[in-house]
Amino acid sequence: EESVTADQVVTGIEHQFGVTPGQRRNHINGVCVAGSFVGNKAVQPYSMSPLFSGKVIPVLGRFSLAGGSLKIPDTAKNPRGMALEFRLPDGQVQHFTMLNVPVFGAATPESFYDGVVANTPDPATGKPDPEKMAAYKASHPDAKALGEYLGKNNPIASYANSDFYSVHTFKFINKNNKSTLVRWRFVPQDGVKRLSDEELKTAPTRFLDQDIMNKTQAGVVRWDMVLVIGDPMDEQTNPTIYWPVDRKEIKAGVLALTSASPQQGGACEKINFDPLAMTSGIAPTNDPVLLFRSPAYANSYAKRLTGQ
Ligand code: HEM
Repeated sequence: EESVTADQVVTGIEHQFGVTPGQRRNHINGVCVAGSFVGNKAVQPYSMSPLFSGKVIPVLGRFSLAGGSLKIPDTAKNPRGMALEFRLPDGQVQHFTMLNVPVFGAATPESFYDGVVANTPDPATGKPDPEKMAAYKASHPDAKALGEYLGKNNPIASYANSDFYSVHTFKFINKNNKSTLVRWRFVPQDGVKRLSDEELKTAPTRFLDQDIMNKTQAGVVRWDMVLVIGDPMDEQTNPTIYWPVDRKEIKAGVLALTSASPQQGGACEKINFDPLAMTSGIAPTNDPVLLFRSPAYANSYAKRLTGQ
């Protein structure tokens, strides 16, 4: 495994999906949302982040569909994203840029790049080469856990009925400088609902964006943030590995979304939801995928802001 650069990986994604000038190279389909978050003070023994002050914090967000082509349908068996920008006092921002799967499909940026290359259409056929895909699968066991999860869990019926996961492990740091390994998930108060195999066949190409616009117009759509407290020996740097199921969990807050609007010209369009935008009290681990995301998003952001 040769090491890869952000530019190489984003260029690889462009080869896989093509380029839509001015738009995101990945998670291109999406919708802007807004609302607020109230963190639970019970988290303060773990984190001094102003997120858990108990006060109402304005949130700007974006739901999205993984992949870099506008043609990918809402029924695609791939992850959905929820990106949140918490607008904290003093102009600070905290980002959570999550997926609706508990594990990722690559343990390193190199492995992610291998997946991009293997899934890039062959110019001769317009489709990825089945032999290359099989060879990638056989040589990348780190892709297995996500593949199994997506195989067992059909796409969601609505963004309002999806759970979303940190995927990576993060560090929460309290005011005594004590560090705790954590993961988290957002659980929809209206429950997780997936399309049945039958519904998958009949669902329209696009329904997710209009659905969340309708739901937020009709009422407030809420998620509970559930914080998972890790043991010091739990997996830190590999986002493809599940934690044991019996870890302590705390209700960390409630996200309430009150509006949604198309991304074109919307408040989320020109945001770079860099997952490393953090405030005191929350810090990254040395997960190489998490650390790589920051330069990769900056690369895509710079291109799309300049109309490329
Ligand atoms: C090596 C691994 C990864 C690479 C190279 C990568 C690359 C990208 C790129 C280039 C974008 C578009 C950024 C922009 O133009 O603003 C993007 C968006 C996104 N990625 Fe990743 N990504 C990776 C892993 C992940 C992981 C692990 C997660 C979640 C745990 C994730 C969640 C998202 C989400 C939710 C968005 C959409 C953000 C928005 O709404 O603006 N990605 N990714």
